[in-house]
Amino acid sequence: MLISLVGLPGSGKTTVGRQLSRRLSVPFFDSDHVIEQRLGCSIREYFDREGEDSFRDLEAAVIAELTRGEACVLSTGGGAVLRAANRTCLRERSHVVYLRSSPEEVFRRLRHDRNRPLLQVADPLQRLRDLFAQRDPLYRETAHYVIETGRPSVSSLVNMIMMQLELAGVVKDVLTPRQDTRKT
Ligand SMILES: Nc1ncnc2c1ncn2[C@@H]1O[C@H](COP(=O)(O)OP(=O)(O)OP(=O)(O)O)[C@@H](O)[C@H]1O
Ligand SMILES: O=C(O)C1=C[C@@H](O)[C@@H](O)[C@H](O)C1
Ligand SMILES: [Mg+2]
Repeated sequence: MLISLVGLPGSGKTTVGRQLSRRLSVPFFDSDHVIEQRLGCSIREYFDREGEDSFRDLEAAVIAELTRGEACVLSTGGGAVLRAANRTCLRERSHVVYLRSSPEEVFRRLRHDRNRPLLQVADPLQRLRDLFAQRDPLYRETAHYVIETGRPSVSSLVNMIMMQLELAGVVKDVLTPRQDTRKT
């Protein structure tokens, strides 16, 4: 069982993905982190030095590799869906969850962040609105499930994803023994 998470930068893919992997007892991978480990530098530095195209090549190779492997939760970079090959690969080889956040919500979370290269611009909120307009259709096209991230906490989002996966028959017995009083 391979679960991947897609969504805007700051939608919670890494945070939610890590907790989800614990709930499912499977390894967690974040394509951004795998790329940074291989490069030995931050994505931001690499972007500045080599440009976005070169980064996207690396990202596509890492996604192809990770989706060929064992069961895991895979959090993807916010721009992974830009390439058709990544969209196909993710959709065919994994159960894809779109963490759908509004640009305003992401802006509130990330306004002090300096590590997301695409947001280091004069008007990051406008940039997020542009990214959303361009990418929301691509995230939807890639995803099997759409989870709105508006109000819920990270653990509520994990519960919502687990319920969706159970409804779809991907996982069984989502309720923990303590919660599932029917069995006691
Ligand atoms: N549901 C949530 N409620 C409150 N804060 C959240 C929620 N989800 C994520 N966050 C916070 O928002 C910030 C961004 O989250 P995270 O790094 O997981 O996003 P991401 O989707 O992995 O971003 P990127 O695509 O840039 O890697 C973190 O500080 C995280 O703690
Ligand atoms: O939204 C994007 O295009 C990106 C998001 C990050 O996760 C990184 O993958 C990188 O900074 C590019
Ligand atoms: Mg992340």
